[in-house]
Amino acid sequence: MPAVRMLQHVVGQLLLGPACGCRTSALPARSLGASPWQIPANANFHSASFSETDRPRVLITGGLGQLGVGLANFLRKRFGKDNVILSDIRKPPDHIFQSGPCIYSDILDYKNLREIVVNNGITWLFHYSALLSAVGEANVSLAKAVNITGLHNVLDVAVEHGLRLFVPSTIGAFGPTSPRDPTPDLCVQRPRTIYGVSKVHAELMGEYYHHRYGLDFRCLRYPGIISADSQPGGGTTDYAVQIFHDAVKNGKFECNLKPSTRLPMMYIDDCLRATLEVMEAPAESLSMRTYNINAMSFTPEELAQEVHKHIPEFQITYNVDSARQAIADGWPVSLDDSNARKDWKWKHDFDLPELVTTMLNFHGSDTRIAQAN
Ligand SMILES: NC(=O)C1=CN([C@@H]2O[C@H](COP(=O)(O)OP(=O)(O)OC[C@H]3O[C@@H](n4cnc5c(N)ncnc54)[C@H](O)[C@@H]3O)[C@@H](O)[C@H]2O)C=CC1
Ligand SMILES: CC(=O)[C@H](N)C(=O)O
Repeated sequence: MPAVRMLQHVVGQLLLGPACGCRTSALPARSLGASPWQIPANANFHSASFSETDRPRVLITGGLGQLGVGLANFLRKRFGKDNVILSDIRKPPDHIFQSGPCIYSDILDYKNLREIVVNNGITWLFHYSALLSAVGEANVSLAKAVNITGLHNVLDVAVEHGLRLFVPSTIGAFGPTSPRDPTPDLCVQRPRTIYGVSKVHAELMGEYYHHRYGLDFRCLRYPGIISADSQPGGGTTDYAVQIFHDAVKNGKFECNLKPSTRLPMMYIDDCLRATLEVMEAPAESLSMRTYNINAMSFTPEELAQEVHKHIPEFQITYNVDSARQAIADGWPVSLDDSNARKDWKWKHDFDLPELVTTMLNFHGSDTRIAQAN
């Protein structure tokens, strides 16, 4: 037996003990080969290793996309500015660079990722790097690399260093053969995009690492997220963000989905709060590791009608993108999130009217409801 494999075998055997019960705490081969000295004695359940009063040291991957900067701001209010590190392969604009720690990290570079975790004493990792549904279909090989190989790196680093790991999944993890209205947590998942396939893979790998190695993996299936101060990164639900920019700037919007396409959506404040709530939930309250979360569902037509109440001259036209429409047609209409509501008391705050008022206020529109309403 070659020396490295023999070492892995010996360390693996040492870690397999009767106290482990049905869990096996031997770590993945890469972890053992890389740093056997860092394997905690209580590798069964890593999250138990820091007390409730400790502030986590947080790393966000892919943090310069639509959601990451908002997440960093939110977590910094809770845990302190210097305890939350944003990372991405992109160069941050000045105001983000000035607002707190922000570093380069390519999730495809395993050693770089490990170095960041070690050097900064990271305890929680939010893994946001991904190629979304529409851009993923346009570049399948890059989506495979970032969404699958990158995830493997993150999982291995997380288990090796006992991190609590959050990976967002999506409504895109379901497909045309899933029940669509509402879509339960556990049902057929046969998505037809590389994005969806990679997210089902992430859900299953995270849950597997949880059961096999005790990784404290937590995952939410996000609806389409609507944010005011950040641009979406190439998804099918992007229209529901762009409509506000165009309504305020030009008074009109050309939508790339059909008027009747109903999809689950959520305002970013609800999304970020749900993310922190599930990360802070006591492990014993979680009956599962991947939860649906739901807020509202609407069609482009209904969204336009709501915008119209604030901007009476607003006009919407349709120029359907067949690739995006095909993706949307296979996605849920709404998610059944009763498990999240029961286990960790999830509750959304924003429905369609509050969403539209908030978005238009942010964009500086005069949001007086039209007299005619
Ligand atoms: N925005 C939404 O509506 C939804 C988002 N999600 C999930 O939430 C997460 C964040 O989403 P967004 O911020 O919208 O995505 P985004 O597409 O706006 O940002 C993704 C970021 O990943 C970075 N990235 C790409 N390759 C990388 C690499 N090799 N190493 C490190 N970073 C890399 C990109 O530079 C980008 O800043 C994703 O995992 C996405 O699947 C899930 C459902 C809905
Ligand atoms: C719902 C998502 O995951 C994302 N916004 C996309 O449309 O790809």
